[in-house]
Amino acid sequence: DGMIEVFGWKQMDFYNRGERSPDDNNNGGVGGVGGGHTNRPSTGTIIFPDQLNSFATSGGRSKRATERLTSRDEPNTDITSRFGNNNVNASYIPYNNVPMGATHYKGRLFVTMPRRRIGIPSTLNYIDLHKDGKQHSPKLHAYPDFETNYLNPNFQPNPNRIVSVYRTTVDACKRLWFIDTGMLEYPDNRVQIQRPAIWVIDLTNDRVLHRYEIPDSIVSTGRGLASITIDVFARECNDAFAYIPDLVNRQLFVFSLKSKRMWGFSHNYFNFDPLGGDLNVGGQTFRWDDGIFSITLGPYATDGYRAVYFHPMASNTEFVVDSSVLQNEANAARSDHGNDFQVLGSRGTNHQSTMHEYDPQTDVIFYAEIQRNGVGCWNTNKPFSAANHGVVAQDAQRMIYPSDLTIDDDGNIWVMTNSMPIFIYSTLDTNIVNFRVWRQNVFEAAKKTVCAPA
Ligand SMILES: O=C(O)c1cc2cc(O)c(O)cc2[nH]1
Repeated sequence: DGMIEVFGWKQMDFYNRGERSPDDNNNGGVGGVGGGHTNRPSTGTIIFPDQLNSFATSGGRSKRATERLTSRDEPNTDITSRFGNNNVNASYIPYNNVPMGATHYKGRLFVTMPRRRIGIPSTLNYIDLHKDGKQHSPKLHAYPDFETNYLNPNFQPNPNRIVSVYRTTVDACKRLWFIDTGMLEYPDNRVQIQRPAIWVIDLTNDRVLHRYEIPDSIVSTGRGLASITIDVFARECNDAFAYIPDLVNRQLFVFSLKSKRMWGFSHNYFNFDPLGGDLNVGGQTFRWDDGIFSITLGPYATDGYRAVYFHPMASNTEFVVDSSVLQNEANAARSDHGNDFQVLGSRGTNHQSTMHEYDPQTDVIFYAEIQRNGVGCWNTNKPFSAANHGVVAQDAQRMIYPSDLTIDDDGNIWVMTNSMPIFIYSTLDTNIVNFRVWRQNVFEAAKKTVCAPA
């Protein structure tokens, strides 16, 4: 029965746009100035490379705009909003706020805003569904608070602050996990403010439980750490494993909460498919080479381990490995993984997927599919094949670029569609709805599709 539109925004807005920024001058309290899209305190200027500034003044599109592009090229390096605000120190530039992730837990919908442009007041946010759930375009609250999300204009590192988050997940122990990339991914000007870090927040009291800085021996920067999946048994919360796909370096990282150790696997199956990178989304034609992107977990087997499903984004193929392989750090050092990593098969042509998730009630994996502007599915009790890949929802106007798909404890699928390719390669029309959140119960979603449980 398709997906139900829950929220829609022309542009995102916040309860705290950064007007009252925390005072970094150790004067205590909340300093800063009041009113409008004010400048940040003049304690430092934001550094931009010359070409960005020249582009801003020239106002033209970069020469590259006509050449084929990859996800690494972002011709619209227009650092200033086309709509009014040309102050690079502005804390809130509406046009630049493109939401990426959506995760629901007990009345709060966590929405991420990765810092890929200037003017983003907070990168980790939530919508209070009890208070604001009836609005069509609710404002965002910073999570866990504005201070933790504050970006110091001097780009000073601060372990108590979050720089940029792509997606979040909630585990079986009521904890929110995410990766702070520590990086401002401004076009042609990536700035690594601080080490990328794995954060764990207790959702029963909003207190930070862990912040694990990812060592340089694992990754040099936080680029490409865009999602995280947690493997934990509810009764053994400290014995949790986090699986982290790196879409840029094409590695699968494993973090053990118990041992606080991290290791990484390399495998050809993490690479993008050269025949799967030509994309046409929202009227934009481009070529991306994003590798392993999303990881989801099947049910526990009798040995206490489970299937770990994964796929690169620029690909139509699904793969699987057993969690027992990933949890053994010694395996990461192997030059040959034998047959441990397996090909499941192809979902069909133009079935490139960002995020997917397994639902334990229906045994169905649901896929966010960017070329089909919608949601697909596969019932894991059936052979993996294009014929057994179903269509849950499709809408070429309203579901452009599903950037996240998550399933909550109540068996509801949540999808964010954010029109991202239009933002990157063209210009969003701020007079129409560009961002939407969708919801559907897993049984309703699978009904009338080839994925329907027997
Ligand atoms: O979440 C995504 O879609 C995403 C994150 C990310 C980071 C990055 O450095 C890229 O080059 C692409 C990209 N896509």
